Amino acid sequence: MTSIADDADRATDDNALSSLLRLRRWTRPHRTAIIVMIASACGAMLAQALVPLVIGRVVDGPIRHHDTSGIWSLSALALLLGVLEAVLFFVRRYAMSVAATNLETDIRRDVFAHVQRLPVAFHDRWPSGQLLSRLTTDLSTIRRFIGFGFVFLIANSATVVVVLVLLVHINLWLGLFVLVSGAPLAVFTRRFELRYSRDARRAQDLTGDLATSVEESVLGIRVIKSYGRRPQMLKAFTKDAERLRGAELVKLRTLGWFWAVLEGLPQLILAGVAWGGVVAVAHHAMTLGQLVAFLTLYLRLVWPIVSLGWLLALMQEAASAARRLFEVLDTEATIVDPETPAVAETGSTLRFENVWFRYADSDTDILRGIDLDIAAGETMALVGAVGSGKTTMTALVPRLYDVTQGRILIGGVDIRELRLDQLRHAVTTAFEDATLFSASVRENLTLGRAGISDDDVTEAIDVAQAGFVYELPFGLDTRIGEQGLSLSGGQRQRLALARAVLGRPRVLVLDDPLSALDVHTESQVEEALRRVLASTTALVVAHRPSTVLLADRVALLQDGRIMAVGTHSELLATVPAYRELLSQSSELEVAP
Ligand SMILES: Nc1ncnc2c1ncn2[C@@H]1O[C@H](COP(=O)(O)OP(=O)(O)OP(=O)(O)O)[C@@H](O)[C@H]1O
Repeated sequence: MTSIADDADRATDDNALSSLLRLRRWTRPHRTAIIVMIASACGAMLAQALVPLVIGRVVDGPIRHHDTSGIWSLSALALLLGVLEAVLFFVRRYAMSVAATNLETDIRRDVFAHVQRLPVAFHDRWPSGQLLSRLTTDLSTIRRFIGFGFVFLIANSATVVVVLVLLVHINLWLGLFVLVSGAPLAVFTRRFELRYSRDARRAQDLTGDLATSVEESVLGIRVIKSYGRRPQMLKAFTKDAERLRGAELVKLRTLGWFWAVLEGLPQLILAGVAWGGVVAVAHHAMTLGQLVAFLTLYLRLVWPIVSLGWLLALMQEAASAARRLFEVLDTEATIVDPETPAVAETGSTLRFENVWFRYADSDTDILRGIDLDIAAGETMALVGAVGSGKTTMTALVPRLYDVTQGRILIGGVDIRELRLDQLRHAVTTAFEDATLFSASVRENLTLGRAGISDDDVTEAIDVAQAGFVYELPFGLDTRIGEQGLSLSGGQRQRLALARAVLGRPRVLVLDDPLSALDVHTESQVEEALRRVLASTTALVVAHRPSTVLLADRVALLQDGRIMAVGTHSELLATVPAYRELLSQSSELEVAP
């Protein structure tokens, strides 16, 4: 399987600046704090840059003329500049902590909201670790850049310009020498940026792959342990970790070369400046104080230049992180509210009308012209071979996927004409894998839905025969573990069922709701379910005759079409394919 990191070379040609500029909409509300950060950082740098000029004055004044009285005012000025720098440093840190963390939270909230809006088809394609790393490490990288890198790129660039102007002002020729000999850095920097951008992107993508690996092995720990797959998993993980290590090393090597040049070149220029300065002083072209000021000032230039290495690296990483975020944000939410929703939906019939469906990354139609009518209050069992598309059909009703062709109607209204909250209020679903969240039992049941009373909750628990929740240490307030792992499969399934029947939806879609129940509990749940199904329109995927018996009629799904519809006994008597399917179940004898 190719990972997203294998495509890392794409999308790195965009200019880093244009990727970062796309973050503007989140920086706007924090504009004042960002301006304060930049102003205080520039002010602190300027205060620092002025100190050498004061030192030059000390050399040419009090020291040269042996005038100790003159030293006080210049010392006070140097002290003032030092205090000013410290105060501005504090202001910058304060503004930064407020702006950068708020900004990170805002972006994180928006990306998360968008990920929630994206259709299930998006999540089928994207490994969860990639989303995880984008919402965590990538966002931290962006925060570090905006709160620190961006501010210092501006402050350091301003310092370089101010110091160069001052150097030229102190001595034209030495100043020009510094300027010209530093020029190759610009070309070198550009090459570094391009290369580092690609290296950073690859490392970030591999971090996402590694997160996916960790997540899968944690979620699948039971399978891994029981099949003794630990060595294989460790081997696969080590391979991923090695790939990431390799990518990080490539990144560091690029940075290392750049850094070596950034450190080395200023030292070479310094040697030239020192030599030229001594010659100039010897020929009275400049004073000793001017040379001291020039050299001290020049040394102030070294740090902004050297720091340029990691500031640009941080900028490239942030640009690449921004691109990765925008890959998610630019994905359009295709399943959305209609522009003009149907005003009110009344009936609770469910109708599939010539429904075709094909998964986005597939070239075969799973459903090929489904026609099925379920009357109000009727329960329709859906039976079909493994992989025939039963789950797919149930997923179309709450619009987890949209039909490729045809339409689905509830109460005579095309479900695409209903607002999504309207639709998902009318239709509830219990899937085969009963997903529970790390929250209390009550929260897991209501999922924050409004208008659910305690009586509704009690009734749903009763229907799903999930009375075991009252025995938990804190009853309905007991927090159940991640994915409900602290509960048994049957308990999880009963809770998922209770969640689906809560609030008496008009249409209930159940995907093999009794698959993880023991025979005794199953008959209890069936009994209770029968009561709910009596007043609800339901589509129930069934693998066993006992589930089929809950339904008024049965639809047989074969080759992507509904091949037969009728009561269980009718189909049993007249459709050999149906008899064959159910005969694979040992429970056939319970059927009439
Ligand atoms: N997200 C997906 N992307 C691509 N193909 C998929 C996806 N989900 C399911 N399929 C394919 O669609 C077909 C129908 O799958 P589906 O899960 O709907 O069958 P099913 O009848 O519910 O099977 P089962 O009885 O095993 O639950 C299968 O061939 C499956 O491989």
